[in-house]
Amino acid sequence: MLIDLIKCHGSNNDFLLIDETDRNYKFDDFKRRDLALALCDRESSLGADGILFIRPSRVADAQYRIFNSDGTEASMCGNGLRCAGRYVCEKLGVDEAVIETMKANLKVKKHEAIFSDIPTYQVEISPVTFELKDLPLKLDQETLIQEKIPQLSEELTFTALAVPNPHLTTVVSKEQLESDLQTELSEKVNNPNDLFPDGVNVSFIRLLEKGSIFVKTYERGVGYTNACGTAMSASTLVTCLMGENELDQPINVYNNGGMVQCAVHKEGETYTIDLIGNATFVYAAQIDVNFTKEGILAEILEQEEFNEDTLYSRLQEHAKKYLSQF
Ligand SMILES: N[C@@H](CCC[C@H](N)C(=O)O)C(=O)O
Repeated sequence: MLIDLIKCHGSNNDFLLIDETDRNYKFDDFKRRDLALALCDRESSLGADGILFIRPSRVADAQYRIFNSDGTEASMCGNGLRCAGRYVCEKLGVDEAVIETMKANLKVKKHEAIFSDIPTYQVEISPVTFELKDLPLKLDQETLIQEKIPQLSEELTFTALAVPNPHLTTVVSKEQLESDLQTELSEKVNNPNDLFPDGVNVSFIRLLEKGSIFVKTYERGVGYTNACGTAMSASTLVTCLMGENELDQPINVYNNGGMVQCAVHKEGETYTIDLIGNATFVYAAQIDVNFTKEGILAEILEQEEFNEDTLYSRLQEHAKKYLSQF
């Protein structure tokens, strides 16, 4: 079967975007899982952190679903939503759209370039909840905000939140960030364990200066990625709760793949977050996929470059230079 796809990234968190809207691919969820496992494999000719499936929606301009590279489906993906948002807006010839995700219909809109002329999109990250049952995190309390989890670490203080995919965040020092702590902790909570039955995205946050943070994330279902949009959004909110950053202000969030901006808003008791950053298209390809008993065999038939990555590398250089001060 022939499949058309776009390789894209947000902060070098990379995806294969497959539009099911106009094509009769007839994928069921087993096929979507198998495609994620096969095509995201870094040893294969494609490789990615996940697949974004664009689908028709009855309630929004389009629906999108995100499958992690291990074949599990996530409720949301912020970097992926910027790419999906750009794809849908360009396809419909509009600057704003609403995308149906697993738990909410979210606004996406074209934004002025965050750096040079890089295609930039702003997406809504919502709903946000601190209730442990929503992650889920099995502790005998309702929320966990700036508290220790002795079963996990004697030294770190955590905040747990769902945006709506689950995140465990902690503010760390440079030494803690460069240590093995994050790997040990992330592997513990993403293998069968009593605390996080569904696993969790684990972020280490470094406060750089007012208005700037660095976030490194071990993603559930993937492992370390260059960046995780929902994690950067969740982490920015945590730094606002701690009084380190201000509500309604764009905060620069540096990551191993570049930089985005996040702005946290509060209305009553409800938080929403704007995630603003690149939506870079790398290449369009047509692949020939064979579903066999032994697994999926995929071959790239055609590949056309978008040539957007040269421009994006300028943002990466800028981020690297900025980070070298800390
Ligand atoms: N990279 C994403 C999040 C992808 C889903 C995550 N691995 C999960 O399972 O929750 C992002 O940019 O938000």
